[in-house]
Amino acid sequence: MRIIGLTGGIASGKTSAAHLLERLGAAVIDADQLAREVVQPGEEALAQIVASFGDKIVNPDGTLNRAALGEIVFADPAARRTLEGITHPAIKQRAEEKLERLRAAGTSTAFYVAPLLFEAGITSRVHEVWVVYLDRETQLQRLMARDGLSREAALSRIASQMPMEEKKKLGKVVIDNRGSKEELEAQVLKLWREEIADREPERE
Ligand SMILES: CC(C)(COP(=O)(O)OP(=O)(O)OC[C@H]1O[C@@H](n2cnc3c(N)ncnc32)[C@H](O)[C@@H]1O)[C@@H](O)C(=O)NCCC(=O)NCCS
Ligand SMILES: Nc1ncnc2c1ncn2[C@@H]1O[C@H](COP(=O)(O)OP(=O)(O)OP(=O)(O)O)[C@@H](O)[C@H]1O
Repeated sequence: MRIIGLTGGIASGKTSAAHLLERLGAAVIDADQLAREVVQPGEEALAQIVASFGDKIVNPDGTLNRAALGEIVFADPAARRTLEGITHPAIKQRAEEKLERLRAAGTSTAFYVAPLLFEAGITSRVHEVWVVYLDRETQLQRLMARDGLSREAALSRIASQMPMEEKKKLGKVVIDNRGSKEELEAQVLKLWREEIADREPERE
């Protein structure tokens, strides 16, 4: 099974591109979604996070207070490494379970959508990397609009990741998401035809 890593910076448009690919019939595994699953109440990772960061990052209903934890980890690399040390192994395990199920189902191509594909050193798990790229200003605007973050909070999240200009150089394919959603859709459709559909092995 061919696994394509789909990455980019925060709010670059990975999820938007992944939804378009899913509509075209692609199998997609989203690391951010797995990251939410592994910190659900009752999960070992949540207990470890509470043990590391204290009750201030738990809501009264026992769920993770994502905003409180985000505030800590995006301002403090050491805290972020502690969190990733807890979440990344759990995310990796779930991703592998899902990939195994897709293999068993005879899937020929799967996308693994991960914001930290390069930062977490997991490019070895995929066969090729596609990068969703946009300029810093557009990235800031979209992130602030989507998450209701202040400019400084948005900048601290962006600063916690590898610069977009670097990621852009590392992608086999670069999806330029500086334009409209329609332009993104046209690029994804073209890539689907050229890189996936026309190369799909004949199903025996
Ligand atoms: C810090 C947390 C609680 C903030 O939650 P919040 O709901 O505000 O953001 P959300 O989870 O939707 O992530 C939004 C974006 O933040 C960025 N981001 C998330 N975690 C990290 C990280 N460790 N380092 C850099 N950027 C990150 C990604 O671009 C992600 O798409 C959450 O992001 C988290 O648990 N992160 C640790 C798990 C992780 O590393 N996820 C990335 C999977 S590859
Ligand atoms: N071409 C576009 N034009 C305008 N808005 C866009 C475009 N592409 C994505 N968006 C919007 O920008 C925001 C970020 O997009 P999206 O959530 O897909 O990014 P992401 O890379 O998945 O983010 P994250 O790293 O946080 O998971 C969303 O609100 C989305 O609707």
